[in-house]
Amino acid sequence: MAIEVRDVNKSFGTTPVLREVSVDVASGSLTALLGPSGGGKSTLLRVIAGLEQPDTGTVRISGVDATRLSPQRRNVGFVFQHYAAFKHLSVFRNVAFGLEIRKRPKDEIRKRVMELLELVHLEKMADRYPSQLSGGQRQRMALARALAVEPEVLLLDEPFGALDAQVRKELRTWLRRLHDEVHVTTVFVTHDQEEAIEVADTIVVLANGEVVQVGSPADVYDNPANPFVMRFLGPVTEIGGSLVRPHDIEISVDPIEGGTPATVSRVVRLGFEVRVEVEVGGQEAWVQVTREFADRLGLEPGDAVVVRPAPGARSLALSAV
Ligand SMILES: Nc1ncnc2c1ncn2[C@@H]1O[C@H](COP(=O)(O)OP(=O)(O)OP(=O)(O)O)[C@@H](O)[C@H]1O
Repeated sequence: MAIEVRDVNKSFGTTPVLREVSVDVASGSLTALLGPSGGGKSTLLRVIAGLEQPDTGTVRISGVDATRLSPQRRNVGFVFQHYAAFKHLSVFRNVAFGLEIRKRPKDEIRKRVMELLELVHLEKMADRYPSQLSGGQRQRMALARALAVEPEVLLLDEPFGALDAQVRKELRTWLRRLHDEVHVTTVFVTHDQEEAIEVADTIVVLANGEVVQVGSPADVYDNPANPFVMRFLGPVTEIGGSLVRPHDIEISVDPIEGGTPATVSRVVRLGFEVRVEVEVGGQEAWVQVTREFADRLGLEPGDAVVVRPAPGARSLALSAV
């Protein structure tokens, strides 16, 4: 294991922020800490980095008890949402910084920095200053700088959080590819479930300072531990006292076994997908179908239909909570 967090508790004043948190991060993995705002993600990342001390519990990095080590001695690299670059230094010198203070030979520094700039696709920007880069380019520079000193672990706190949606999407794909090339154990914080699902091999869901579930994106999406995780990971709707994914509901104008009568209240076309809103048992629910399917059924508000969870659909009974 690259990182082993055991029974970590952390309070700020009298407010517990991490409660009995234990997490294993496999060497070479790309792990997302995912959860709602205030759930403790950043605090956990800072505890791993050594920027916060846990009240109780331990952090091991590459088998070494790092709980009391300073951040500098943990061999971790980090990148934050608002990365503070050295404004008066070129991109090249920003990336070279950690190597220069380690007094590495000039040739070696030059070679390594140029390799890294190529890796993050900034080789043509080496002589620019941070103010001459876009937000996305600055975050890529920050990653190159964090990687320069060959950390055992890379910690990213909402690295793309401050960027617009389009750039965020591009950088997600880019981060995944970068990780496939470099394989450095990486933990990143996000509150965006799509980002976690798309980028990570493992998702740790954190809410109210507790680890709620750990698994692959498919695991957490398909087998959520509880209704909270199910709601957080993707769209849900409620039929017959159960929480179901809207694409896991069958809708028909003819009777189907186990179907519940419902009335179409609205049909919303969202490109390829169509969202059919229905009233079922006095409650609003919705069903996600393809455009082609919706056209075939020709659904209109007021139509009588039947709905049921598709055979094999994942559902969680709400009464059990
Ligand atoms: N230095 C601090 N002093 C006091 N309270 C803090 C401190 N840092 C964090 N907190 C509190 O701890 C809780 C968890 O914060 P944390 O930043 O870890 O959550 P998060 O899941 O990363 O949320 P976000 O996505 O909003 O950053 C919050 O209620 C926050 O206000």
